[in-house]
Amino acid sequence: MLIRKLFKFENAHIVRNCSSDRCRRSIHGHSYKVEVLLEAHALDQGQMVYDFGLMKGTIKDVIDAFDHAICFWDKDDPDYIALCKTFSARWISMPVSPSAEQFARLFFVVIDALLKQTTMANGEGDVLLHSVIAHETDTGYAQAFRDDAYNPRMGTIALADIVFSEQVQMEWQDPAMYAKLQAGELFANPPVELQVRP
Ligand SMILES: Nc1nc2c(c(=O)[nH]1)N=C([C@H](O)[C@H](O)COP(=O)(O)OP(=O)(O)OP(=O)(O)O)CN2
Repeated sequence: MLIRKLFKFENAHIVRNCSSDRCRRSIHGHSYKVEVLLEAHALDQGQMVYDFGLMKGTIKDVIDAFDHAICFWDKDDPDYIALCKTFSARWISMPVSPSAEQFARLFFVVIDALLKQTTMANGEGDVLLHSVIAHETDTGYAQAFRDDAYNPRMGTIALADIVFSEQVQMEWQDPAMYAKLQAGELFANPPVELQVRP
């Protein structure tokens, strides 16, 4: 079974080398919608694949990091990168260009790591990230599956190569969240007290 949670953020970028002229050499923004799809073949004690509320912790924080932020490819012109950092408190440096395709892949890699490092507390079974859909506009989206996220032919995305500005990190529920993720620390879901025994 699949479940889906929708997130939204507003973001500015340039996508270098693409065919659309407006896109490749002018800073522009999009109202992104990101769909996170989880898959499981058993249900938790609440008879859910994974409580939607649990997705409003670290997963939401990582996606919300991109809200009101500028993203740039770390291979872009150093002058442009320096200006982004100087004039925007909220920025994210990415190891890949910020196309819809790469947003979907990048979110897959980060959310996959978050889920793997989350200690389940309500009998969740085999919850796995199925795919991530990044809608750039109302009419265009990219969907990344596991094979895409870790496909080196599409560019390697390592956690350590995604850099969030200090302001972005400060606004997280836990400002040390990304450092903990990279260090392999576990994130504990809150314990659940059963009211009804099956
Ligand atoms: N495969 C992709 N194609 C394009 C991407 C992308 O990320 N992946 N990105 C862009 C631009 O960022 C552009 O702003 C969005 O393109 P487009 O859909 O053409 O935008 P419109 O606002 O013109 O959309 P309409 O709904 O068709 O009016 C370009 N391509």
